[in-house]
Amino acid sequence: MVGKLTVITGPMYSGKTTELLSFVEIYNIGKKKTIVFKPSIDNRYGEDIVSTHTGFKVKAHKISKSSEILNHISSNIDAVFIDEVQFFDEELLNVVRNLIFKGIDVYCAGLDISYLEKPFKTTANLLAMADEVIKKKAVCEKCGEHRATYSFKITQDNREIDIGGKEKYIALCRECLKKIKVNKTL
Ligand SMILES: Nc1ncnc2c1ncn2[C@@H]1O[C@H](COP(=O)(O)OP(=O)(O)O)[C@@H](O)[C@H]1O
Ligand SMILES: Cc1cn([C@H]2C[C@H](O)[C@@H](COP(=O)(O)O)O2)c(=O)[nH]c1=O
Ligand SMILES: [Zn+2]
Repeated sequence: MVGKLTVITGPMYSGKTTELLSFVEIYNIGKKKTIVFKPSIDNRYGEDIVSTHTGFKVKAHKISKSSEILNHISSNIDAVFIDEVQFFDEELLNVVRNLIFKGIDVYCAGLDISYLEKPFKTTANLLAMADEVIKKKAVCEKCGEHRATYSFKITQDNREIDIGGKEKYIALCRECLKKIKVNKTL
């Protein structure tokens, strides 16, 4: 038996973590054994917790290197859930391949592109290997349409990796991003 890989991607606030945790619930209702991982760099909601922007939380293992995931996998695990995959090293692809060949279903959630509109390599690699891709959209915080595919940085900090939420990023659609870039003002 082999497992399958599902990747949930899109901009910030598009519901990636909500969708990931809804899959955790589905497996748990079916009395399947699940395990959740997050990167240690993301300390927004506490050490060992994955949380949605609405505050729904589940316990998670905090990982600083992709290969550490394998140390937590026992023979009875049915499904593995990994949030914020954009922050993991590229070895995650091999780790995930190893898991699905063992018969474990894997669900990954993460940003497709940074605020610089550059693809995150680890997410891009996982998308290439996925059996199923769920591409989410957020509500554009400029025009109010449910078509935002960009995370736009509203601070002057130009680091590509910069943990945060609404105080740093808003979701925008392409139309509104274009207007902002042309007019050079929010
Ligand atoms: N611009 C937005 N568009 C859609 N949802 C938003 C927006 N801003 C805040 N939210 C809230 O964020 C929730 C999604 O949070 P979450 O699943 O953590 O998203 P993600 O993991 O993609 O950042 C939505 O259910 C909604 O309550
Ligand atoms: C766009 C963008 C985001 N980040 C950070 C900001 C947050 O800590 C996470 C994304 O969280 P979410 O669950 O998808 O809302 O990533 C970043 O470091 N760099 C970026 O370009
Ligand atoms: Zn818009």
